[in-house]
Amino acid sequence: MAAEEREEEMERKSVREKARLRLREFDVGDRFSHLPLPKASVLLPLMVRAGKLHLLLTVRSMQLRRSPGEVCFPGGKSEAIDKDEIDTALREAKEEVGLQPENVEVICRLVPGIDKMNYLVTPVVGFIEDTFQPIPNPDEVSNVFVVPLEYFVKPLNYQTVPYKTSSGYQGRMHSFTYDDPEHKMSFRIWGLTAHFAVFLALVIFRKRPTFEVGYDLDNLISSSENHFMHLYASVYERKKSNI
Ligand SMILES: CCCC(=O)SCCNC(=O)CCNC(=O)[C@H](O)C(C)(C)COP(=O)(O)OP(=O)(O)OC[C@H]1O[C@@H](n2cnc3c(N)ncnc32)[C@H](O)[C@@H]1OP(=O)(O)O
Ligand SMILES: [Mg+2]
Repeated sequence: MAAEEREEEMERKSVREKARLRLREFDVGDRFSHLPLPKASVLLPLMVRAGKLHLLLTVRSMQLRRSPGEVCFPGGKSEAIDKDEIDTALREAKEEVGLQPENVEVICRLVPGIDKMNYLVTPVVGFIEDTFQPIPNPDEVSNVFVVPLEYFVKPLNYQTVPYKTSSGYQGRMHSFTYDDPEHKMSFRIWGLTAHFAVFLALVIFRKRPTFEVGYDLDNLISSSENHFMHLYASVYERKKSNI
C-alpha cells in the first residue's frame, strides 16, 4: 500500500471510530421494542468518502402504494422471521439495494419515530464501505444516492413545513433539497427520513445546526426521548379513543 493510501485508510478509521463512540452513547437497544404498535425499521447506512461521513438514501419506486417517489432509507415492515429491529433493517436493505448483511457493521439503534400509518419505525445505524455498489430492486427502489452527513446540520437549501398526523399531533417537518453532483439531480429529503438524518448528524457532530430543531441540544438524549414520548402519547390516546 502506498503512503498516501495508508494515510487515507488511517483517516477513514479515525472518522469511523469517533462516530462509533458517539453513536454508542445514544443506543436505545430494545427499550422501545415492547410498545404496542406495528413495527418497521430503516437502515441508516454511513460511509466515509473523501474523509467525510456520507449517508446512503433511496428513492422509492413510483409503483409503490405507499409514499411513491419519496426519498427514504432502505427499510420496511417487520416480518415474523425477524429476530429484532436490526434483522428487519438488514433484511430490507438486502432486498432493496443488494447490501449483504455481512458487509454492514451495525453500531446502534436510535430513538424511533412514528410514520403516517402509525408504524413504530426504528432507525438502525451501520457502517458500510464506500466501494459498495447498490443493486436497486426496481419493484421498490428507483434511485440510490449519497449525501454528506454534514448537509443535515448545514444545508444550502432548507425549509420547514407544518404537518399534522392522523392522530392530531401537530409539528414541523424538515425539508432539504440536495443537488447531487454525481447524478446531476436534485433530491428532496423530508419528513421522517429528514428527521432521522438530522438526529444522526446532531448525535455525531454535536453542533448547533443552521436551522431550528425541537431539541434541547445540551440534553440531547433526554430531549429526543421526551419528543418521541409526546408523539407516542398522542398516537396511543387516539388509538384508545377509537376502540
Ligand atoms: C409523520 C411523517 C410522515 C412522513 O414523514 S412522509 C414524508 C417523507 N417520507 C418519508 O420520510 C418516508 C418514510 N417512510 C419510510 O421510511 C417507509 O415507508 C417505512 C416506514 C420504513 C416502511 O417501509 P416500506 O418501504 O413502506 O415497507 P416495505 O419495504 O416493507 O414494503 C414496501 C411495499 O413494497 C411491497 N413489496 C415488498 N417486496 C416487494 C417485491 N419484491 N415486489 C413488489 N413489491 C414489494 C410491499 O408489499 C409494500 O407494499 P404496501 O406498502 O404494503 O402496499
Ligand atoms: Mg421499503
